[in-house]
Amino acid sequence: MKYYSTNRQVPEVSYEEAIFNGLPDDNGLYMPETIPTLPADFFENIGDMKLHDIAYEVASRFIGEEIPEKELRRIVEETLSFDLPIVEVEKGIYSLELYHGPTCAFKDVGARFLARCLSYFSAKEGKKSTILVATSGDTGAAVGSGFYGVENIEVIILYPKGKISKIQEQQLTTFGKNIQACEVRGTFDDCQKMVKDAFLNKELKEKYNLTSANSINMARLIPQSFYYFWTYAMLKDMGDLVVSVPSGNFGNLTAGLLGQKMGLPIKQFIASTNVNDIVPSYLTSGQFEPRPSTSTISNAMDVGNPSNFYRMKEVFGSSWEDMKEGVKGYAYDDKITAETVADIYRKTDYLMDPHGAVGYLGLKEYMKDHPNSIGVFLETAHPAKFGDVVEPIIKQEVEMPERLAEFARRTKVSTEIDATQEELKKVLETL
Ligand SMILES: Cc1ncc(COP(=O)(O)O)c(C=O)c1O
Ligand SMILES: N[C@@H](CCOP(=O)(O)O)C(=O)O
Repeated sequence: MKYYSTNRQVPEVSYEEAIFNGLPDDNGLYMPETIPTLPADFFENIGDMKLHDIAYEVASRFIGEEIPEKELRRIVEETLSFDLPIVEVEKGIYSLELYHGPTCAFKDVGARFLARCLSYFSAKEGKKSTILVATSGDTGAAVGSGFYGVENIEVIILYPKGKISKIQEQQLTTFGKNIQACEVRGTFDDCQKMVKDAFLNKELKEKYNLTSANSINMARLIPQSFYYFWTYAMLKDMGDLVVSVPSGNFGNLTAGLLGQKMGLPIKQFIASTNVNDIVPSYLTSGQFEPRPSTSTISNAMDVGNPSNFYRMKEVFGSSWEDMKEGVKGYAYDDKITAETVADIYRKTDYLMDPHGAVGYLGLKEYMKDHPNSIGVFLETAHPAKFGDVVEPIIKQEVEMPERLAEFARRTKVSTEIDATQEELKKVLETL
């Protein structure tokens, strides 16, 4: 499979080149030259298939011969070494819990797959790389965990100072070894811009062999589609599936749309956001207007310039009319998000994190007019990651999984920097 840039100013590249480049030199985003489709009998039999086999079938269509079957099966199995439970919260409303991995957020799936693909190619060719990653809270930890101790790879995590939860900060800043954290005086969008600017600086890119572990990297996106197939496999006999994705940078939703293009029968996707509603506004107005982000209690979705928007545009052939049919968008403020966490916990005993609650709200809104659908919202992080927000809402302590508590006991190490290329260069020089 070849990958092209959405800006179409650079030649197509292989999967290996796409994942090492991260970002094409023309500042576009890589997309597969064609979105592969899966045959009808795959969907007929999917209910009897194992998660690893489903994931392998999907991944192999994007990667082709570049990773041999045996290796790709190993990568998929190691990536998905934890459960993806689907829990009925109310009649016909399901939560797809994506937080059972090592860092308690859905990012574990993408980060573990990317780490293993890069390691496969690095080991073959002895390549050294530096991973630059911008995070609004969860990606950083998942990438740190995925690459911890991996030979030939250095990781630099950029996160916005004072804008992530306490336990998220503990996770990012306490790995040590080949994982370094930088606390940036700015927003997530500033961090993302620093990463993108570094990629566009040829000298820096070549000197440090920079690559990206954000969802701008195709190897993050492909595995994020696995769990949409899994959801269909589990619920396919129940009715028309609608899926609500709590969104910020829109990598997760784009992965779902890729799955749908491959033939996955999901009837409707819903983009649910906090007040950083750049995409829901676009769906209403046809104008894409990035703006500085606002801090919210669903902090990992505080994104003012969602990078995967341009991939979504490609999926819909740049047609606003088609995108607003294919994706319904809703946005919610912190007040209703907090009330929903409390209300659903009181009524059903199910505790959502603030991101999942935004997803739940979008799903319920859509289902008012489509009551016979089967609704799924993505529960993208464990509520204990946002204990500082969730505990006052439910007036109760949230039990912390041991793998999170372990991070809480460690000592934070980070370098505080301004949101400039000069500061980032100084950090790179220490490698
Ligand atoms: C918990 C959580 N939910 C939702 C999102 C939004 O996902 P995406 O950026 O893929 O839209 C993020 C961050 O990416 C997150 O960490
Ligand atoms: N919400 C993310 C932001 C980065 O997203 P990515 O999926 O584009 O890497 C985070 O938690 O860091």
